[in-house]
Amino acid sequence: MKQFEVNFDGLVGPTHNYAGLSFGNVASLNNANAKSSPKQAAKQGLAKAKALADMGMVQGVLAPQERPDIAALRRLGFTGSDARVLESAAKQSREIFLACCSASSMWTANAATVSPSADTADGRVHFTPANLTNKFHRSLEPQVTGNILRGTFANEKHFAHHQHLPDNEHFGDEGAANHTRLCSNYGQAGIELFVYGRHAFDTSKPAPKKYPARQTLEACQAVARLHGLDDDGVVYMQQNPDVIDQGVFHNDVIAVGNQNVLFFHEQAFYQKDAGFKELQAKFGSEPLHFIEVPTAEVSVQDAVKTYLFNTQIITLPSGDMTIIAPTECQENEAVKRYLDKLVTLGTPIKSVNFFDVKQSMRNGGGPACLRLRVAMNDQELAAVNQNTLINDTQFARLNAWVDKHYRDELGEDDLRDPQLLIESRTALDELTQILKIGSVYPFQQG
Ligand SMILES: N=C(N)NCCC[C@H](NC(=O)CCC(=O)O)C(=O)O
Repeated sequence: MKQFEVNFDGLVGPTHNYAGLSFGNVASLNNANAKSSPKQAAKQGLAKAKALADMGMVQGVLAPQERPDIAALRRLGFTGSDARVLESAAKQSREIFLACCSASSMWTANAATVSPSADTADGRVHFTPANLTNKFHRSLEPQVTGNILRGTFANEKHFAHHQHLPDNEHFGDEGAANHTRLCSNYGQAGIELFVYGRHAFDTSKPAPKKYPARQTLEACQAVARLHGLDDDGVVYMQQNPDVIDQGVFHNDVIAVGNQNVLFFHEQAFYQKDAGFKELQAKFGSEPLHFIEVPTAEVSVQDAVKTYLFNTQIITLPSGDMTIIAPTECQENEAVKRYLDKLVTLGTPIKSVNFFDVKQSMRNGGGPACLRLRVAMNDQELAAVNQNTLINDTQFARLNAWVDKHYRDELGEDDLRDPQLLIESRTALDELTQILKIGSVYPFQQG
């Protein structure tokens, strides 16, 4: 049986904008109110996805969410026609209005936590959508995320879909952004590393002081239970609270893993020695490559600015690993110097490829934020909705779809335009037909 790691990239939605919604995410706050380009953003994302497909990787896409979220605005008491709901929300509560317009579902690393069949008790691939409770604009996502995942992985024999965890800060869950799987081969049982920012119930434990820790240990444990993971295949580590306070709002901003490699910053983890010892012991006799980047070579600040660790490490068909990095890494002297050195160190990582995903980076989303990893065997891959996989035809169709429906530029005033709502719904309705994922959006459900 063949084994794959498939990357499902989030298609950027037609309302992609910069609203400064994510306290603790430096880029989001710094770019608040800048003009965005939804068309460029969607095309940058598609170009990255296509480039990976061209490298021989299996690559998919996940549909974006319906925004502006009129249903959420109605839940909050805005009434009348859709246009009236938009207008009164924009006038009466700018913050609520902007949150309900965010295209944040593009960062599919936060869509869900995924456990491959080799790790789970019932031998199915398990998905739990992230509840994203820490940010109001992101907490609107899990229900529709679940619909999209069911439309993409629509086969009960191979795929198990759970409801997101209770919508409460005690179970704050940010999905795969705080989860990495280490394994010898994608098809063999691996070690699932869950990284949390704080303990929900035990306040005597360390926690950040300035910025929020979005993920709790209790959420990680609940996901591991739901997925039927064996204790011997799970390790929990805490993110260093000090780096959360320096803008590392998800663990994938400071660490990334692939197969037998864990690439991380010296300051990424709290009590790292004990954690790494447990990881190696559970991994078995084959040595793991712990690639630690010292602060002396790359500061936490530079890591946050360039997203050196929000890179994708992928295994090419040749067996070599390559890093998919944002161009910001090329433009920073210390980070570029480190990457030049990294490929000579004799680790499995042999090359680096740079991509321009600046539209996403300005909201704090690098290459790794834009993708959800799903390790599958060939039977499971055959059970995936094939229309969601990228090949030349689907790439051309999606690019043409973006050209047809997306605006070149978007500012805050455009978001209140009822025409944008009509354009977005028209685009998404057509997308559900291109991807054949069914009526996943509230506006399609009447
Ligand atoms: N690291 C990973 N995996 N994902 C990045 C998510 C970025 C996202 N930014 C935003 O939601 C900003 C939206 C705005 O400000 O308009 C967030 O903070 O949740």
